[in-house]
Amino acid sequence: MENDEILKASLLNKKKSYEKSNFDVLGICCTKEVFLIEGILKPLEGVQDVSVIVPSKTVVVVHDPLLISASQIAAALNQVKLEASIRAYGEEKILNTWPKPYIIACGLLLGVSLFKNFYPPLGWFALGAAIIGFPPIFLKSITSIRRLSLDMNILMAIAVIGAVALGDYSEAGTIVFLFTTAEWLETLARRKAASGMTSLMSMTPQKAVLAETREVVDAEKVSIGSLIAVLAGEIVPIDGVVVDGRSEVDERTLTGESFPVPKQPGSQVWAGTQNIDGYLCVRTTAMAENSAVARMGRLVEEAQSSRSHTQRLIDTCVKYYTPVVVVLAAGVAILPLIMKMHNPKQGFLLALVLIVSACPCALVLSTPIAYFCALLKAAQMGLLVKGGDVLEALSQVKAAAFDKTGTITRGEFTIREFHVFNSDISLETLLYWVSSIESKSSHPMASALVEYARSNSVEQNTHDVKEFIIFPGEGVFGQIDGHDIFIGNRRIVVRASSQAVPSIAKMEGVTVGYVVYRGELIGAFTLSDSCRTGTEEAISELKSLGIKSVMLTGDSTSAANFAQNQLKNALEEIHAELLPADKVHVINDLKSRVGPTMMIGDGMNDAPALAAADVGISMGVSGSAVATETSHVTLMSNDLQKIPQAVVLARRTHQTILVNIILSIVTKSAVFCLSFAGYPLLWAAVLADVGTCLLVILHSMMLLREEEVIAKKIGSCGSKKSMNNGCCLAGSNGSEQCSSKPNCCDLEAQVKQCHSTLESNSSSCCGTKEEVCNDERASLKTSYAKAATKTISCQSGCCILPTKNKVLETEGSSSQKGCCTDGAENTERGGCCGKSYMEEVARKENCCGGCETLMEVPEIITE
Ligand SMILES: Nc1ncnc2c1ncn2[C@@H]1O[C@H](COP(=O)(O)OP(=O)(O)OP(=O)(O)O)[C@@H](O)[C@H]1O
Ligand SMILES: [Mg+2]
Ligand SMILES: [Zn+2]
Repeated sequence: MENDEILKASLLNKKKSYEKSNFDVLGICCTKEVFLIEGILKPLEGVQDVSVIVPSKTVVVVHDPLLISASQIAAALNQVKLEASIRAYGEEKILNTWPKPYIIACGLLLGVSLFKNFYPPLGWFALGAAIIGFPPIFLKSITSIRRLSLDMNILMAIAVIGAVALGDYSEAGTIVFLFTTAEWLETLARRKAASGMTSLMSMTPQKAVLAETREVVDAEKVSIGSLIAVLAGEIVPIDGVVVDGRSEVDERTLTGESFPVPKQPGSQVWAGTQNIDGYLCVRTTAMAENSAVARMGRLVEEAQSSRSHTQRLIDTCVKYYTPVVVVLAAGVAILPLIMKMHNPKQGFLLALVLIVSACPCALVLSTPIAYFCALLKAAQMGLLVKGGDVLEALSQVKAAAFDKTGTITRGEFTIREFHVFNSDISLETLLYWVSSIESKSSHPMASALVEYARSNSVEQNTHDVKEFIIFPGEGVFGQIDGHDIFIGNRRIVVRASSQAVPSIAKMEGVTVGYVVYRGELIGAFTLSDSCRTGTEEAISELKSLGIKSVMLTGDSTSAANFAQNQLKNALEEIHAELLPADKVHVINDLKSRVGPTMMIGDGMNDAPALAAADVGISMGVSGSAVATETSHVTLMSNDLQKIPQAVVLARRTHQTILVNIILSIVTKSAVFCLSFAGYPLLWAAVLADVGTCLLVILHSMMLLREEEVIAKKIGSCGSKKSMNNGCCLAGSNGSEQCSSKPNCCDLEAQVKQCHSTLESNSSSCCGTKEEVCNDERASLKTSYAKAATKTISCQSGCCILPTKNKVLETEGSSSQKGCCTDGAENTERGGCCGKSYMEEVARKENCCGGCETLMEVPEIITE
């Protein structure tokens, strides 16, 4: 009904508006059907775009609902027996997991026929089995013949008819049974693989609430810059920036790490993440369809439907290959007849085996299904990977080039000193000039300068800046109140004045900035930045994977060395004072010297290098838009340890594909050899064919559950990751420092710190590691106890997290039950509200209206 209204509304609003509908199409089996479905739907009036996702048996159609409705599209697909049904977007369809009745009947009849040795007439039951299961195969093959394409259904139909013609009924029955059963199993397996995808797509709500009017509207129709309200417990529908309210948000869906991230005005929030405990008013920064999570879903989808290079090759081969096989088989069947050989039946059987073995479905599936699973896995880990080819490149990488500011370091500068050299200019004036000009720059240093001015009670005024120029790798120029000011590094001093750059008695290892006015150096400042936690670990993990890490920075050599010292000299090479173009040179040099190279960066000045590298990785959360656009991979959390994990995943994917291909070729050849050796076993050929398909799918799905392996490969604390983030459950405000994990084990210390100081000062909050590794359990418990005590905002740490937290479950430690007393599992929100609370309350409001109950929690956990 609601849909009708929307339809009417859109009817009134726009003449031509396209809609996207998803269909579950059970009849999809090989990539073959992609052409079939495209052939059916593309010519229909009102259909704008069709994409077919083979692994999940999904078809996505962009169509004009006024010209053709979703049900008409489904009907068109069903005409050719593709078993299509409309899927309400995002809704996971509960599919019947039982085999179709005809499969069961077929199996039963076949079973009975096995007793023909005792009572020969029972042999007819096999024919019955073949007949009962044959119609679906037959109908589908008719459809393909009509479309002049040969596919596996046709091959199977020929095999069945052939077997019946030879009077070999049990063979015919076996083929039908094996084929239909395998198809059913395959559907189950694909469904399983795709369910992760569905949850990725279904995370974002379809509706948004406008903050001003409280009107509920379609998320898709909300324009950029609108104010939307997100209540506690709700999922953020669209990417945006918080303008009002404070809350903690669970970003697990995007970053793969479940811990609440505090949000306040100015913080970025993403669609698909869950607002845990407060009200947020958000100004949208993207259309719903372009939100990060939607893009991520699209990428996984596209990885599926866009055919990679090898795949296209296979597809074109298949076009010629199948007819050739049929002709060849016909030859094999007819030749003995012509030559009047004594056993023409043998030749006929050989021909059938040839036909079945020729089906390339496993081979065709081997690559895309592995990419699909790997990309899905990557998305779950918080890595936005733009396609299967990127994974392939990533698996080959031998060198990693890291940008410094904003990548290795946090990019959150603090001004240490600020000196004015000209006594005619007051500190206030200079700060006013500098901060006004810098307010136009997006460089991390710029915001530090603006902040510093503000802390000295100087407010910048962007409008007074008449001219503004960025000198990449040097700094900026601005004209304010008629004064020409240059701000930047040594290079800018050289550019702007004839004065020699003075050597300032400076603090060691920090960056120095200069201010030049009328060719005169009038000010200088020093700033410092600290390394992200986890960088050192990430680099040593890369090293253990055989990857060489280097630093590329536009900053001074001393600042580069300072960072290198903080990293305990983990980097093998340092290149400093680089202009953007120099970074490209270094990348090209690395490529020729070391091998395939990846570049990790965040800034505008990194974009050319990101594009030049074999794999460009951008820091998604803090990075500039240009960097995100040009990169091949985006890190949704600023967690560099995701990089070695990504490499491991890519390498595993590569292996998986290799094994898939070998598997599909070897089984076929085995059957071939067997039949030429005089054992043309038709059932074995069918089993090899459908069985391999199934194996390829199941094998690829192993990629989805690689978590433990990756964690182990990466170091003893890997699996604890999501836990140490627990540190900030404790409600510090500055978030990121605390949440980034390297100290994977130092839970207790972190929690304590955060509690006592309630301050996000990273270094104090997330100290060093080690000790707690010894007693993980204890620390888990402690952290939950702490989380719970903090929890007056109840559910935040305490409830949502533990239930969904895999780590906890596998660890077998207290998990939600410990945390949330009773019956947690039953409620949607996770444990904490348990049975005793009304469901509405649990869902809508703070799950624990009665937080008091929660206060008992610590006792329970420390049991
Ligand atoms: N807006 C700015 N204000 C002041 N100085 C700037 C500004 N932009 C750039 N600079 C100066 O130019 C130098 C080079 O900048 P660039 O953006 O190329 O590299 P970076 O961000 O410092 O380092 P990295 O390449 O590691 O990210 C900076 O170190 C800084 O000294
Ligand atoms: Mg940078
Ligand atoms: Zn096949």
